[in-house]
Amino acid sequence: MLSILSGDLVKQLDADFIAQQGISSLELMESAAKNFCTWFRGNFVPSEHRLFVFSGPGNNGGDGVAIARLLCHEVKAVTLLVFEEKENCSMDYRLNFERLPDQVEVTSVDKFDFKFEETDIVLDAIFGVGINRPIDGVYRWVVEKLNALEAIKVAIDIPSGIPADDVLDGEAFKADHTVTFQFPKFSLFFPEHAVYTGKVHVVDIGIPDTFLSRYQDNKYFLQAKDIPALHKRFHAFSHKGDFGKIMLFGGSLGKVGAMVLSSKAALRTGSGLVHVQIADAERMIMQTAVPEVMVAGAQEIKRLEAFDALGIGPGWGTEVDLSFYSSILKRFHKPVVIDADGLNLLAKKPEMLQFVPKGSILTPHVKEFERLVGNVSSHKERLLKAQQFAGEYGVFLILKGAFTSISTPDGKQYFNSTGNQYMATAGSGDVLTGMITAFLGQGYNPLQAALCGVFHHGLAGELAGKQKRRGVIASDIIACIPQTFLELDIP
Ligand SMILES: NC(=O)C1=CN([C@@H]2O[C@H](COP(=O)(O)OP(=O)(O)OC[C@H]3O[C@@H](n4cnc5c(N)ncnc54)[C@H](OP(=O)(O)O)[C@@H]3O)[C@@H](O)[C@H]2O)[C@H](O)CC1
Ligand SMILES: [K+]
Repeated sequence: MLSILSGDLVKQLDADFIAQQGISSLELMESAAKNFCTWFRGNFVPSEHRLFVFSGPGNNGGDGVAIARLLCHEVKAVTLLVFEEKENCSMDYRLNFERLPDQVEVTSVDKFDFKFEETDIVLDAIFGVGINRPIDGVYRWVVEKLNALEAIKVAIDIPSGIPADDVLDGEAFKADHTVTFQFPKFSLFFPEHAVYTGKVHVVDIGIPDTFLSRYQDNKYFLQAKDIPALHKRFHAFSHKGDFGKIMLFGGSLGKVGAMVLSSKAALRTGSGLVHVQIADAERMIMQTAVPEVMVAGAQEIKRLEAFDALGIGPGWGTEVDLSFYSSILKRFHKPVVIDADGLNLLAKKPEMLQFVPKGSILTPHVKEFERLVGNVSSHKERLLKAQQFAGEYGVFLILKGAFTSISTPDGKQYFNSTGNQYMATAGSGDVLTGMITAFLGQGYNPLQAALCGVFHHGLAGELAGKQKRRGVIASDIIACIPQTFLELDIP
C-alpha cells in the first residue's frame, strides 16, 4: 500500500533513489514532468488552451519549466512566468531552462499583464514541498492576483503556499486541480485546504513500489489496487452461516429508517443473516421495508455470542438504558461496530469505553468525535487525537469525511481515496455501519473490515454520484454496493 511520506522523507527518498539507481535528479524531474503531461492530455484538449506556467526558484519551478517545454508544441501558446534570475534557481531548474525552445515565451512576473481568457490554463509551479515559510513579497502578490482571476488553475505537486505536513499559515494558490507526485502530501487531506487543492490527482513519477515501500511513515493511501487482497473468497459450497450472522442495535421510535438503511446495506454487502433490535412499535415498518431481516426477540438478545458481529447505534436515540448498552458490550467478546448514538452515549458516559471489546470499530463524524475527545483547533490535531484514541482504547477509529481516515490501535493511519461530496446526506453513515458490520460478520479481521467498508462505501457513493449528483440519497448508495464488487472484480 502506498505510504504517505512527510516532505522531509520525500526529499530523502528522492536523494536515495538517485544515488542508488544511477539516475540523475534531472531524469527524475523529466519523468515527473512527462507523467504530468500524460495527466494533462487526459484531462484537456491541449490545442484548445493557452498555457501560463508560473515557476518558482526551486525544483517545483523546474517541473514547470520542463512541462512548458514538453507541452509547447501541443497547446495554443505557452508563456513561462519567472520570479528570479536563473542564477538564483535550483540546478535542475537551470538545466531545464537552457533546454527551452523558442516556442516558450519567457516573461518576468513583474512585466506580465495578468490578462487571461476563460480557456487559459494557469500552472502553479511556484513552490512545492520545499516551502519553509509563509509566502510574502512578490510571491504573495502573484498568488493573490491569480486567485482573483478567472482561468483554469492547476497546482503542481501542492498548491504553492501550503506546507506538505502542516496547516496553511497565510495565503496559498487556489487550484481547480492539484496533481501531486507519487502520493498525496499529508496536508492535502486537511479540510482547511479544500478550497486551495480543488480535486486531487495522484501521478506516478516512475519510482518503483519496491523502492517506495522501504520508506514508511505510518500513514497510507488506500487505493483500488489494495482492495482485492483484503477480501475473503467464498466457494460454491459456502452457506448462509459462512457469510455471517450479525445483529444491529438502533432504530428508536421515529428513527427506524436508520436501521432500514443499515440492514439493507449489510445484506447488499453479503451478510448471510441480519437481525435487528429495534423499538417494538417499529417492527411492522422494519419487516415491511426489509423482509430479509429478522427482528430480534428476547432469546436472541440473551444469546449474543451466537452472532458473528454487532453493529450498534444507528437511530438508537440517547434515551437508551445505559446498563443495557453496557451489558451488550460486556457480554460480547468479539469486535463490534459503534456509530451515531452508540458513540454519543459513550461520550455521555466515558467510563463505558473500557467495556468496548478490543479491536472494535468506531465510526464518528467530526462532531461525534469531538464529543468523545473535546474540541480541536485543526484537522491535523484531530487526526493526532484519533491516533491517540485508537491506541488508548485498542480500537479502530474511522473519522468520516473527505479522505476518511482509519486509525489503528498500533498507530497507523489509512486515508481513503474514494467518495465525494454527494455522500454528505442523511443516512450515509448508517450505510457504512451496515457494510462494516457485514464484513466483520463474514470473518474479516477488523482492519480488513474497516478498509473494505470505507473503500466500497466511497466507491458506491461515486457510482451513485455519476447518476444523480447532488440528488444522491443513502438508498442510492446502497443500490450501488453490488456494482462495487463488479468494479473491483471481487467474486
Ligand atoms: N519525488 C518527487 O516527488 C519529485 C519532486 N520534484 C519536485 O520538486 C519539488 C520540491 O523541490 P524543492 O526544490 O525541494 O522545493 P520547492 O521547489 O518547493 O522550493 C524550494 C525553494 O523555495 C525557497 N523557499 C521556500 N519557501 C519560500 C518562501 N516562502 N518564499 C520564498 N522562497 C521560499 C527555498 O529556498 P530558501 O533558501 O529561500 O529557503 C528553495 O529555494 C516537489 O514539490 C516537486 O514539485 C522533482 O521534480 C522530482 C522528484
Ligand atoms: K505548486
